[in-house]
Amino acid sequence: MSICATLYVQGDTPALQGSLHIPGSKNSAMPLLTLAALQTQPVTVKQVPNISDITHLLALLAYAGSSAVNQDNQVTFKGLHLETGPYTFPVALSTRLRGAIYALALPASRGIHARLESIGGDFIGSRSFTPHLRALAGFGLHVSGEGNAVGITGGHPRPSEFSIDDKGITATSLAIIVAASLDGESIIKDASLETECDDVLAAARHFGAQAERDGRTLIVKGPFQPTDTPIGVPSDHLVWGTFAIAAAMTGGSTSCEAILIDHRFAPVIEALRSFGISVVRDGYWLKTFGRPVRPATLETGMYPKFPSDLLPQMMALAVSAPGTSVFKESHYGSRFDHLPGMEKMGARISMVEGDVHIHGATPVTGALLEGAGIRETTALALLALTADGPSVIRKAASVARGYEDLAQTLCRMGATIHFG
Ligand SMILES: CC(=O)N[C@H]1[C@@H](OP(=O)(O)OP(=O)(O)OC[C@H]2O[C@@H](n3ccc(=O)[nH]c3=O)[C@H](O)[C@@H]2O)O[C@H](CO)[C@@H](O)[C@@H]1O
Ligand SMILES: C=C(OP(=O)(O)O)C(=O)O
Repeated sequence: MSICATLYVQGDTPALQGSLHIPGSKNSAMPLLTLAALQTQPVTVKQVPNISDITHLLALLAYAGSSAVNQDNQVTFKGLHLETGPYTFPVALSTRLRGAIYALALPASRGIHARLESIGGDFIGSRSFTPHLRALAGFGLHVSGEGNAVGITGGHPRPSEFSIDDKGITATSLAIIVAASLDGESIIKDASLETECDDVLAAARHFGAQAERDGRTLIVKGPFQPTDTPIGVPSDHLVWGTFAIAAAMTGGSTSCEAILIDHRFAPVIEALRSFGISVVRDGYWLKTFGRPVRPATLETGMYPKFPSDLLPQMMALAVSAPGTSVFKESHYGSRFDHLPGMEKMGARISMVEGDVHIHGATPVTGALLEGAGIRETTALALLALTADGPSVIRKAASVARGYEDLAQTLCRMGATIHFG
């Protein structure tokens, strides 16, 4: 996959309209692929998004002994063949994605020494690896962690009971995956409530383990049982939300198959409605239409709170909403790299006790901008669509980590935007 770094956005976009294809969720696909990679028999994962994080994770999993064929949104693993190690994963891969941490599940399941240097992902505040170390040490593995490096230095994995104290996705998912690979019952306390972790529990059951949630306590009993039934990745509520926001900012509409919409979409739907945007079920379709007609207040946090990964895009929406919208970024404390670019376009933003206040119904003009993380860059692109005149967003390659076809989909909906 070639990654072009500059995004060219023509402003003055007409009302965007489209029937949306919703790909599988990036943050669910990665732990599901890891569970599949641990199986000793061939297994297939369907609805895998065609994004760079998946390409890089598959390369890391192959490095640890689980190679796969990735074609047409379908990944078929050939069956795990772990060597005795130790594994030092290539930095050129690990530095590309936060999800690199999942590759450690393969050596961890057998107590093989392994090390990941420079784990990448978006640079957002102080993203800790402490819960990830607990996800490994909790099972009796000896671990080391400095900065963005995590290593397994010894020990033998065994079922266990421990507190992971996690509010993200990757540490809790890693713990579920390791627990499901072991013969016996593990109890993981203070686990994350993010919906992606429930997808991992469901996938662990698919692969023959027992895996249940009782609030923030997870009970997982391995080992796996062989199955050749394919497993699918649930639809990405963040991708759907992004296109619904783009349509609303231009007074347009979207539709998608309602069957794809499950509980994880609920906080996003609620947020769109709080701006006065219509989200309605019409037979087999879920439709969105209308411009934002009032300001809203949103706070991020673990499900069922609003997902941090859609807050920057919602901030772009607020620029076109009348009144002052208030955003509290409680998960990361701050995730505001897109705000200088939004201000450069003319958005009126003030910080009040750590909250972002966006004073909306403000006309914006095209500008030369710099991207940052996946969602921050996307937020700038959305705002640029509504600007008077064209914008150029440099350093926009991160978009390809999380969106299969952001520019192509927006073009199909009526925008003029392309990578170059
Ligand atoms: C690959 C993947 O799945 N990435 C998602 C995952 O990241 P991931 O699971 O890696 O979680 P984070 O990086 O957000 O947090 C990791 C841990 O550090 C803690 N923490 C985080 C930030 C901070 O400023 N201080 C702090 O202590 C968190 O509570 C968590 O326990 O979950 C996040 C929250 O849903 C999402 O935004 C990311 O898109
Ligand atoms: C922050 C994100 O991803 P990552 O954790 O992989 O950097 C994201 O998907 O918005």
